[in-house]
Amino acid sequence: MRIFVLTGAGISAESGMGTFRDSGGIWERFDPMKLATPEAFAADPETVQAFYNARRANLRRAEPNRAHEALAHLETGLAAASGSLFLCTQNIDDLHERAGSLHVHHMHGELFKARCTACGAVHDWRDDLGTGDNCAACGTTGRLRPHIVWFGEIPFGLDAIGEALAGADLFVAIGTSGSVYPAAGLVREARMMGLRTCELNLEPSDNADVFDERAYGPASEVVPDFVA
Ligand SMILES: CC(C)NC(=O)[C@H](Cc1c[nH]c2ccccc12)NC(=O)[C@H](CCCC/N=C(/NCCC(=O)O)S[C@H]1O[C@H](COP(=O)(O)OP(=O)(O)OC[C@H]2O[C@@H](n3cnc4c(N)ncnc43)[C@H](O)[C@@H]2O)[C@@H](O)[C@H]1O)NC(=O)OCc1ccccc1
Repeated sequence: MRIFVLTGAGISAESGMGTFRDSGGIWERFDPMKLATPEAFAADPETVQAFYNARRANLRRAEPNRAHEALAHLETGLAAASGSLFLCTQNIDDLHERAGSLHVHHMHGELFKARCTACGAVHDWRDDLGTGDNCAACGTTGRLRPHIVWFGEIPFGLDAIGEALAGADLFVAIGTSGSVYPAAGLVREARMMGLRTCELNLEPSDNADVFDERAYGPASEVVPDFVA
Protein backbone atom coordinates (compact mmCIF):
# COMPACT_ATOMS: atom_id res chain seq x y z
CA MET A 1 0.00 0.00 0.00
CA ARG A 2 1.35 3.44 -0.98
CA ILE A 3 -0.20 6.22 1.11
CA PHE A 4 -0.05 10.01 0.66
CA VAL A 5 -0.79 11.86 3.91
CA LEU A 6 -1.42 15.63 4.05
CA THR A 7 -1.39 17.15 7.54
CA GLY A 8 -2.43 20.58 8.80
CA ALA A 9 -2.47 22.57 12.03
CA GLY A 10 -5.10 20.29 13.59
CA ILE A 11 -2.58 17.45 14.06
CA SER A 12 -0.43 19.74 16.24
CA ALA A 13 -3.32 21.39 18.13
CA GLU A 14 -3.10 18.96 21.06
CA SER A 15 0.65 19.74 21.27
CA GLY A 16 -0.15 23.38 22.00
CA MET A 17 0.53 24.69 18.50
CA GLY A 18 -2.48 26.93 17.74
CA THR A 19 -4.57 26.36 14.62
CA PHE A 20 -5.35 29.21 12.22
CA ARG A 21 -9.07 29.40 11.59
CA ASP A 22 -10.67 27.82 14.67
CA SER A 23 -12.15 30.17 17.30
CA GLY A 24 -9.20 31.89 18.99
CA GLY A 25 -7.06 30.74 16.05
CA ILE A 26 -3.87 32.54 14.91
CA TRP A 27 -5.51 34.31 11.94
CA GLU A 28 -8.35 35.40 14.23
CA ARG A 29 -5.87 37.19 16.50
CA PHE A 30 -3.34 38.32 13.88
CA ASP A 31 -3.83 39.66 10.34
CA PRO A 32 -2.10 37.24 7.91
CA MET A 33 -1.77 40.01 5.33
CA LYS A 34 0.25 42.06 7.82
CA LEU A 35 2.42 39.15 9.01
CA ALA A 36 2.57 36.29 6.46
CA THR A 37 3.22 38.01 3.09
CA PRO A 38 6.49 39.13 1.46
CA GLU A 39 5.03 42.63 1.25
CA ALA A 40 4.47 42.73 5.02
CA PHE A 41 8.08 41.61 5.61
CA ALA A 42 9.43 44.28 3.26
CA ALA A 43 7.30 46.97 4.95
CA ASP A 44 7.90 46.00 8.61
CA PRO A 45 10.49 43.21 9.12
CA GLU A 46 10.75 43.75 12.90
CA THR A 47 7.05 43.04 13.47
CA VAL A 48 7.11 39.96 11.22
CA GLN A 49 10.26 38.64 12.90
CA ALA A 50 8.70 39.18 16.36
CA PHE A 51 5.60 37.19 15.28
CA TYR A 52 7.69 34.22 14.17
CA ASN A 53 10.06 34.51 17.14
CA ALA A 54 7.04 34.08 19.45
CA ARG A 55 5.89 31.00 17.48
CA ARG A 56 9.45 29.63 17.51
CA ALA A 57 9.58 30.01 21.32
CA ASN A 58 6.21 28.21 21.59
CA LEU A 59 7.51 25.38 19.40
CA ARG A 60 10.61 24.93 21.58
CA ARG A 61 8.19 24.15 24.46
CA ALA A 62 5.91 21.82 22.43
CA GLU A 63 6.06 18.00 22.28
CA PRO A 64 4.70 15.63 19.60
CA ASN A 65 1.42 13.80 20.39
CA ARG A 66 0.02 10.31 19.71
CA ALA A 67 -1.12 11.34 16.20
CA HIS A 68 2.43 12.31 15.18
CA GLU A 69 3.76 9.08 16.75
CA ALA A 70 1.17 6.95 14.91
CA LEU A 71 2.28 8.37 11.53
CA ALA A 72 5.92 7.61 12.38
CA HIS A 73 4.91 4.00 13.08
CA LEU A 74 2.89 3.90 9.84
CA GLU A 75 5.99 4.98 7.88
CA THR A 76 8.03 2.12 9.36
CA GLY A 77 5.22 -0.42 8.99
CA LEU A 78 4.55 0.38 5.33
CA ALA A 79 8.28 0.28 4.49
CA ALA A 80 8.52 -3.17 6.10
CA ALA A 81 5.59 -4.31 3.96
CA SER A 82 7.24 -2.92 0.76
CA GLY A 83 4.71 -0.11 0.77
CA SER A 84 5.46 3.61 1.21
CA LEU A 85 4.28 6.74 3.03
CA PHE A 86 4.66 10.25 1.56
CA LEU A 87 4.11 12.61 4.50
CA CYS A 88 3.36 16.12 3.23
CA THR A 89 2.68 18.77 5.86
CA GLN A 90 1.44 22.35 5.72
CA ASN A 91 2.82 22.76 9.25
CA ILE A 92 6.03 24.67 9.88
CA ASP A 93 6.66 22.84 13.20
CA ASP A 94 9.10 19.91 13.54
CA LEU A 95 6.79 17.66 15.58
CA HIS A 96 6.59 14.96 12.86
CA GLU A 97 10.38 14.66 12.88
CA ARG A 98 10.52 14.72 16.69
CA ALA A 99 7.95 11.88 16.74
CA GLY A 100 10.30 9.80 14.57
CA SER A 101 9.08 10.41 11.00
CA LEU A 102 12.13 10.09 8.71
CA HIS A 103 10.74 11.72 5.56
CA VAL A 104 8.61 14.86 5.96
CA HIS A 105 7.85 17.23 3.08
CA HIS A 106 7.25 20.75 4.47
CA MET A 107 5.36 22.40 1.60
CA HIS A 108 5.01 25.67 3.58
CA GLY A 109 8.49 25.71 5.07
CA GLU A 110 9.97 25.28 8.56
CA LEU A 111 10.01 27.56 11.62
CA PHE A 112 13.46 26.29 12.78
CA LYS A 113 15.08 27.43 9.50
CA ALA A 114 16.14 30.85 8.17
CA ARG A 115 16.92 31.78 4.57
CA CYS A 116 19.29 34.45 3.28
CA THR A 117 17.58 36.65 0.70
CA ALA A 118 21.02 37.70 -0.62
CA CYS A 119 22.54 34.25 -1.40
CA GLY A 120 19.63 31.85 -0.82
CA ALA A 121 21.45 29.81 1.83
CA VAL A 122 19.15 28.02 4.33
CA HIS A 123 20.31 27.76 7.95
CA ASP A 124 19.02 25.86 10.99
CA TRP A 125 17.70 28.58 13.35
CA ARG A 126 16.13 27.70 16.70
CA ASP A 127 16.43 31.05 18.48
CA ASP A 128 15.10 34.54 17.81
CA LEU A 129 15.82 35.89 14.33
CA GLY A 130 16.43 39.62 13.92
CA THR A 131 17.30 42.22 11.31
CA GLY A 132 20.81 42.40 12.84
CA ASP A 133 21.71 38.74 12.22
CA ASN A 134 24.06 37.86 9.42
CA CYS A 135 24.33 34.99 6.97
CA ALA A 136 27.14 32.53 7.80
CA ALA A 137 27.39 31.64 4.09
CA CYS A 138 27.77 35.07 2.41
CA GLY A 139 28.38 37.27 5.48
CA THR A 140 25.56 39.67 4.57
CA THR A 141 23.77 41.26 7.56
CA GLY A 142 20.02 41.84 7.85
CA ARG A 143 18.93 39.70 4.90
CA LEU A 144 17.76 36.62 6.82
CA ARG A 145 14.03 35.78 6.75
CA PRO A 146 12.00 32.85 8.13
CA HIS A 147 12.25 29.90 5.66
CA ILE A 148 8.47 29.84 5.38
CA VAL A 149 6.04 30.07 2.42
CA TRP A 150 3.95 33.20 2.80
CA PHE A 151 0.69 34.03 1.01
CA GLY A 152 1.40 34.77 -2.65
CA GLU A 153 4.56 32.65 -2.60
CA ILE A 154 4.85 29.28 -4.36
CA PRO A 155 4.87 26.30 -2.00
CA PHE A 156 8.01 24.11 -1.86
CA GLY A 157 8.38 20.97 -3.94
CA LEU A 158 5.10 20.98 -5.89
CA ASP A 159 6.69 18.62 -8.44
CA ALA A 160 7.65 16.06 -5.79
CA ILE A 161 4.12 16.34 -4.37
CA GLY A 162 2.61 15.71 -7.83
CA GLU A 163 4.84 12.68 -8.43
CA ALA A 164 4.08 11.19 -5.00
CA LEU A 165 0.33 11.68 -5.52
CA ALA A 166 0.52 9.96 -8.94
CA GLY A 167 2.29 7.00 -7.33
CA ALA A 168 -0.10 6.53 -4.38
CA ASP A 169 -3.18 4.34 -3.78
CA LEU A 170 -4.70 6.26 -0.85
CA PHE A 171 -4.88 10.00 0.04
CA VAL A 172 -5.45 10.91 3.70
CA ALA A 173 -5.95 14.50 4.95
CA ILE A 174 -5.45 15.02 8.71
CA GLY A 175 -6.26 18.15 10.73
CA THR A 176 -6.71 20.61 7.88
CA SER A 177 -9.63 22.92 7.05
CA GLY A 178 -9.03 22.67 3.31
CA SER A 179 -9.13 26.45 2.93
CA VAL A 180 -5.68 27.30 1.60
CA TYR A 181 -4.54 26.49 -1.96
CA PRO A 182 -2.85 24.72 -3.63
CA ALA A 183 -2.83 22.30 -0.61
CA ALA A 184 -6.65 22.32 -0.43
CA GLY A 185 -6.85 21.24 -4.07
CA LEU A 186 -4.83 18.04 -3.60
CA VAL A 187 -7.85 15.90 -2.65
CA ARG A 188 -9.52 16.68 -5.98
CA GLU A 189 -6.29 15.89 -7.85
CA ALA A 190 -6.12 12.60 -5.89
CA ARG A 191 -9.66 11.68 -6.91
CA MET A 192 -8.94 12.50 -10.54
CA MET A 193 -5.96 10.12 -10.31
CA GLY A 194 -8.25 7.38 -8.96
CA LEU A 195 -6.94 7.35 -5.38
CA ARG A 196 -9.26 6.48 -2.48
CA THR A 197 -9.58 9.53 -0.22
CA CYS A 198 -10.06 9.77 3.55
CA GLU A 199 -10.47 12.74 5.91
CA LEU A 200 -9.46 12.55 9.61
CA ASN A 201 -10.42 15.78 11.39
CA LEU A 202 -12.10 17.21 14.48
CA GLU A 203 -15.07 18.26 12.29
CA PRO A 204 -15.99 18.29 8.57
CA SER A 205 -13.55 20.47 6.59
CA ASP A 206 -14.46 22.79 3.71
CA ASN A 207 -13.86 19.78 1.35
CA ALA A 208 -15.55 17.06 3.46
CA ASP A 209 -17.97 16.08 0.68
CA VAL A 210 -15.10 15.34 -1.70
CA PHE A 211 -13.76 12.49 0.46
CA ASP A 212 -14.80 8.82 0.09
CA GLU A 213 -14.39 8.18 3.84
CA ARG A 214 -14.34 10.39 6.93
CA ALA A 215 -13.63 9.94 10.62
CA TYR A 216 -14.07 12.75 13.11
CA GLY A 217 -12.51 13.36 16.51
CA PRO A 218 -9.27 14.59 18.08
CA ALA A 219 -6.24 13.59 15.96
CA SER A 220 -4.62 11.91 18.99
CA GLU A 221 -7.54 9.41 18.90
CA VAL A 222 -8.61 9.07 15.25
CA VAL A 223 -5.09 8.80 13.76
CA PRO A 224 -3.87 5.89 16.00
CA ASP A 225 -7.23 4.13 15.34
CA PHE A 226 -6.77 4.65 11.58
CA VAL A 227 -3.18 3.34 11.65
CA ALA A 228 -3.97 0.34 13.88
C1 LIG B 1 -6.80 32.07 2.34
C2 LIG B 1 -6.80 31.38 0.98
C3 LIG B 1 -8.06 31.60 0.24
N1 LIG B 1 -5.64 31.91 0.20
C4 LIG B 1 -4.93 31.05 -0.54
O1 LIG B 1 -5.19 29.87 -0.67
C5 LIG B 1 -3.74 31.69 -1.18
C6 LIG B 1 -4.14 32.37 -2.50
C7 LIG B 1 -4.69 31.43 -3.48
C8 LIG B 1 -3.97 30.65 -4.30
N2 LIG B 1 -4.82 29.90 -5.05
C9 LIG B 1 -6.08 30.19 -4.73
C10 LIG B 1 -7.29 29.66 -5.21
C11 LIG B 1 -8.45 30.14 -4.69
C12 LIG B 1 -8.39 31.16 -3.70
C13 LIG B 1 -7.17 31.66 -3.21
C14 LIG B 1 -6.03 31.16 -3.73
N3 LIG B 1 -2.68 30.69 -1.39
C15 LIG B 1 -1.39 31.14 -1.44
O2 LIG B 1 -1.06 32.31 -1.35
C16 LIG B 1 -0.32 30.06 -1.64
C17 LIG B 1 0.57 29.94 -0.38
C18 LIG B 1 -0.22 29.49 0.79
C19 LIG B 1 0.71 29.21 1.99
C20 LIG B 1 0.62 30.29 3.03
N4 LIG B 1 1.33 29.87 4.25
C21 LIG B 1 0.76 29.22 5.26
N5 LIG B 1 1.47 28.85 6.37
C22 LIG B 1 2.85 29.31 6.53
C23 LIG B 1 2.84 30.63 7.22
C24 LIG B 1 2.60 30.51 8.70
O3 LIG B 1 2.33 29.40 9.20
O4 LIG B 1 2.71 31.57 9.33
S1 LIG B 1 -0.91 28.76 5.13
C25 LIG B 1 -1.41 28.12 6.70
O5 LIG B 1 -2.82 28.05 6.68
C26 LIG B 1 -3.17 26.85 6.02
C27 LIG B 1 -4.45 26.24 6.48
O6 LIG B 1 -4.40 25.92 7.76
P1 LIG B 1 -4.75 24.44 8.32
O7 LIG B 1 -3.45 23.78 8.51
O8 LIG B 1 -5.79 23.74 7.54
O9 LIG B 1 -5.32 24.94 9.71
P2 LIG B 1 -6.77 25.58 10.01
O10 LIG B 1 -6.64 26.29 11.28
O11 LIG B 1 -7.32 26.32 8.83
O12 LIG B 1 -7.66 24.28 10.20
C28 LIG B 1 -7.35 23.40 11.27
C29 LIG B 1 -8.26 22.17 11.10
O13 LIG B 1 -7.91 21.23 12.10
C30 LIG B 1 -9.07 20.81 12.78
N6 LIG B 1 -8.69 20.52 14.18
C31 LIG B 1 -8.54 21.40 15.20
N7 LIG B 1 -8.14 20.74 16.33
C32 LIG B 1 -8.01 19.41 15.97
C33 LIG B 1 -7.62 18.24 16.65
N8 LIG B 1 -7.28 18.25 17.95
N9 LIG B 1 -7.60 17.07 15.97
C34 LIG B 1 -7.96 17.02 14.64
N10 LIG B 1 -8.32 18.12 13.92
C35 LIG B 1 -8.34 19.29 14.58
C36 LIG B 1 -10.10 21.93 12.65
O14 LIG B 1 -11.40 21.41 12.69
C37 LIG B 1 -9.75 22.51 11.26
O15 LIG B 1 -10.48 21.85 10.23
C38 LIG B 1 -2.05 25.90 6.18
O16 LIG B 1 -1.61 25.67 4.87
C39 LIG B 1 -1.03 26.69 6.96
O17 LIG B 1 0.25 26.37 6.53
N11 LIG B 1 0.57 30.43 -2.70
C40 LIG B 1 0.13 30.51 -3.97
O18 LIG B 1 -1.02 30.29 -4.27
O19 LIG B 1 1.13 30.81 -4.87
C41 LIG B 1 0.71 30.86 -6.26
C42 LIG B 1 0.87 29.47 -6.84
C43 LIG B 1 0.12 28.36 -6.46
C44 LIG B 1 0.32 27.12 -7.08
C45 LIG B 1 1.22 26.93 -8.01
C46 LIG B 1 1.99 28.04 -8.36
C47 LIG B 1 1.79 29.32 -7.77
